[in-house]
Amino acid sequence: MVDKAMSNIHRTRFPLSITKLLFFTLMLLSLILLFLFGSPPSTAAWESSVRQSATPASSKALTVLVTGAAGFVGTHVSIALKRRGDGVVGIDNFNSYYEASLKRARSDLLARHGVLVVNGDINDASLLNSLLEVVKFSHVMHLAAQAGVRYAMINPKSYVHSNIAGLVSVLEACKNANPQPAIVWASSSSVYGLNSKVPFSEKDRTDRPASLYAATKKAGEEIAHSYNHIYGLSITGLRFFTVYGPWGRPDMAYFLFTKNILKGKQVAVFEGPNGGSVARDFTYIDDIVKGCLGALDTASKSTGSGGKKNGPAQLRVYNLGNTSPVPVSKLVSTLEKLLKVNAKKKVLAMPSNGDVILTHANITLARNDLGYRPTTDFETGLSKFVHWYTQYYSSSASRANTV
Ligand SMILES: O=C(O)[C@H]1O[C@H](OP(=O)(O)OP(=O)(O)OC[C@H]2O[C@@H](n3ccc(=O)[nH]c3=O)[C@H](O)[C@@H]2O)[C@H](O)[C@@H](O)[C@H]1O
Repeated sequence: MVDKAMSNIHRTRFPLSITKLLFFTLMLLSLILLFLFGSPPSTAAWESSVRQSATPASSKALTVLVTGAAGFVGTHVSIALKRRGDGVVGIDNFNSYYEASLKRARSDLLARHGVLVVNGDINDASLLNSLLEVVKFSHVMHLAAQAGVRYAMINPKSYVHSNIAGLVSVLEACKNANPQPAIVWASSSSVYGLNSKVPFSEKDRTDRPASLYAATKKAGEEIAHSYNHIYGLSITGLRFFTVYGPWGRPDMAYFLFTKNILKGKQVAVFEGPNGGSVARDFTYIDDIVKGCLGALDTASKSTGSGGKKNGPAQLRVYNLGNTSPVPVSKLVSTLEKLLKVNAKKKVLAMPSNGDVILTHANITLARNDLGYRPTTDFETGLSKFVHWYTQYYSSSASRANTV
């Protein structure tokens, strides 16, 4: 009986100890794997990678925090700064307004250039404060925004979140920093709204926005005024005119048309009243980058400290355009020529969803103060975009399916 009982015990205990052994082995393995690949970086490691990315090549170089660094303009500006020896740290929330894979690819490109992009939102005050504590940034290039004129009717709150609350969050962090950085930020040609006097000059009216997007950018300019007035922040707003080029934004017409023409899909070409053309002062990304660097290089220091103003500070706003508007019909015919494919065009009356008929920049002020001189004509710029587009989307079949 005892023997039988013992053998029963052995029969039941043996599988139990195997299970326990397996369980503990798996636990140990998971811990090792977590330690090797999945452990969150320690604060010290994070700070050290931020500092490394922010280290300039010389003591005279700038140290710039770029918001929206994985965005179109943010990527190009960050690379240009890094290339000339400035220290650069990026921040981006990698939101899903358009394909996140493109933002990841831009971020990988930045990493190859030695620029760290912190994954975070500009509305995260404690993250911004930490970044400004870890590094004494000389400048903040604020490019994070909810872009797109027509999408504002679909998701209006995202514009308030990024372009108003987000801007205030950045300015709050900068106002509290010691020393306060100088700020250069992206406004928009859309602030001219219903202004019909061309070319658009910085002196023209900007109190009749045609879209919520434009209204949030105009509000941003007024918010900038108040932070400059109260806290002594040096602030420069740049009114970008329909920026295009490699690594661009898939929601924009030149990008969307390229995709649709190649796929044999219809493109909607908007026209103005009485069949008139709709035109944009399309501006090539490399020219915009030069304007951004010019604005950073000529920005005066902020005057405040400890959240208090110690004297008047610089407050500027500039048009960054190309000065030669191109009709949307010309955009389509140029793409047809470059892609060697006829577009399936559908001409539609411009919907009343925030669009304006014409944009045209007067750039005298930017030329005089920033040395801004755009040099890329539309066909050259568009052919560079098409070259990039075909390379980028042919390098991976899976990418093509996600466009
Ligand atoms: O300068 C700016 O501040 C803004 O520039 C850009 O806005 P827009 O100039 O409106 O560019 P984009 O959408 O490419 O439309 C281009 C043209 O194609 C026409 N258009 C558009 C779509 C379409 O299906 N058909 C069409 O004819 C359309 O009517 C327009 O005439 C940025 O997106 C915006 O974030 C902001 O930065």
